[in-house]
Amino acid sequence: MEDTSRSLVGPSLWAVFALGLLFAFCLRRQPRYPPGPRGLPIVGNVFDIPMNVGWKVFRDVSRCFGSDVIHYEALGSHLVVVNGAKAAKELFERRANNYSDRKQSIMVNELTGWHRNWGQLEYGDRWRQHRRLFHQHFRPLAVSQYHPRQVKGVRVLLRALSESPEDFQRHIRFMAGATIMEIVYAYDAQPGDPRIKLVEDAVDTLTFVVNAGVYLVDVFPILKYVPTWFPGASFKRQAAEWKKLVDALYEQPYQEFKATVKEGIAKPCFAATLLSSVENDEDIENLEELFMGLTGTAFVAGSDTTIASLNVFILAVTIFPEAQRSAQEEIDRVLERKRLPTMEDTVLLPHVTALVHETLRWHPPLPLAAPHRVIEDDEYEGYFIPAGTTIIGNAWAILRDEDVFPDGDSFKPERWLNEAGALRDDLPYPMETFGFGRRICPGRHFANDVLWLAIANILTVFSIERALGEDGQPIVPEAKFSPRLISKPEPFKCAFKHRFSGAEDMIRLAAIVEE
Ligand code: HEM
Repeated sequence: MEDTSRSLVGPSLWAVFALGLLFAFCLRRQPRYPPGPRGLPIVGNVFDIPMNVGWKVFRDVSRCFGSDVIHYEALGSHLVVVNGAKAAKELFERRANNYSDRKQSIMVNELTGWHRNWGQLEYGDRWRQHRRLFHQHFRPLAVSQYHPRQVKGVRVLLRALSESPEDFQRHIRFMAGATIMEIVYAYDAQPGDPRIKLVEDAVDTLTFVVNAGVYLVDVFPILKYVPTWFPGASFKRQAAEWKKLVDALYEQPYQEFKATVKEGIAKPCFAATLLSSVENDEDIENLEELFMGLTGTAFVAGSDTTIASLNVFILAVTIFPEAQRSAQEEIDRVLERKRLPTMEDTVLLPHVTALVHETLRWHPPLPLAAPHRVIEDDEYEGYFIPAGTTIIGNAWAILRDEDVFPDGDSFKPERWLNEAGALRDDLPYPMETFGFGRRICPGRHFANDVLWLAIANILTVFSIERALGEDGQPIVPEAKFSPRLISKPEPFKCAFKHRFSGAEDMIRLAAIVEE
């Protein structure tokens, strides 16, 4: 009898205890986080955090709660999304010491070998050392040394567009890759170059691994010790495959360049300047990791983003063809159809600059920039932001703020110009496209120049028009973009038409001069 009652009381006591725990969990005093969706018990907002087109979802949630700063919590991890310029300035710039770190991922950095991507480094001395050296070679005064190579890339692009315009996406990809490879390693790449293919394949692994979301090994780090043959360890086998590519990306072009130094035939480039700053071979060995990180990361960070931006420009003017007209009139007035533009013409061609600004605003290639990590507990406008929070600046939402950019969904380069046709000085450059605070893209001056040159040169000789469908009617492409990290236009069709009778000759001659 006694025994039975004990066995009955036992489970019910446990039930009361469990209920009490759940009750206490629900009633626990939550710090006052920024507003956000309510979430479920225990798992929190796991199902609320968007996997696709996050920039739009976050903007809508932020409007719904009437707050530029919104908060999510999933399985104990915090995410804060900043959707307004004022809050972004306050947190990422004024409190930069606390908002410039990056979260470390075992899958990305350790297992797949992306630790050499210095853009992923923790905020600290190693990151500072990389950033300082990189900045020396890509700051505004330094990038002018790259203009001749950028011009060459663009002139070769014009010829390719003239010969096979339907392949414009492939030509842009080659131009962006070849330009960076020549600046960094003095490569003179040709279309189909296996060295470019190698680095592109490696860069794809980063896009894949980041897009895949959270790997279990990042939640339970102990899993990194699981042997590759173990059932369920496919992530380790995949990571090992990818690592071979990633290692090759960083090591192969760098070692090939170093060999040219030994032979005494090295040409000037970023790698050459880095190596020449070191006194002897022993120092070079010690600095090898640093140099490989700096050179390889230039390609990783700079190619896909530039490719995406140029495709955004072409898509935008195909949808809004009128947007190119005033820039073309200006180009014709200044250059009289006698020559192609160079960087020296920027002051004379503000309509082209307005097109570059509008391209960067209309669809940033990284609409959510890159996530930062908060180092210490903080408070913003009475809301608690805990240490370790992942914090995202929603560049896309900031650049569609209707108060600053009315009718933001439309592509309107004229919004950047005043009545006299000069650039407005009350509308700042769309900096958010390049990220935030101390982590802001150090390649932005280089990227801006290549975009300017490409857009100015293309519009001098081509009109970008809508392709005709089988029924002979113009096809209006949709403004559709890939939904994750690097967001590029989905494949679309357009037509490149020579603008005047001498355009083809001008293109051919310019390409010959550059070769
Ligand atoms: C249109 C072209 C480009 C866009 C839109 C772009 C955008 C960005 C963004 C959003 C970030 C993250 C900033 C943050 O964390 O807040 C970034 C970082 C970075 N970008 Fe770019 N980028 C472009 C071109 C380039 C080029 C051409 C290079 C190199 C030559 C480059 C090198 C880097 C590096 C090294 C970082 C990491 C910086 C750090 O963590 O301190 N980018 N970029």
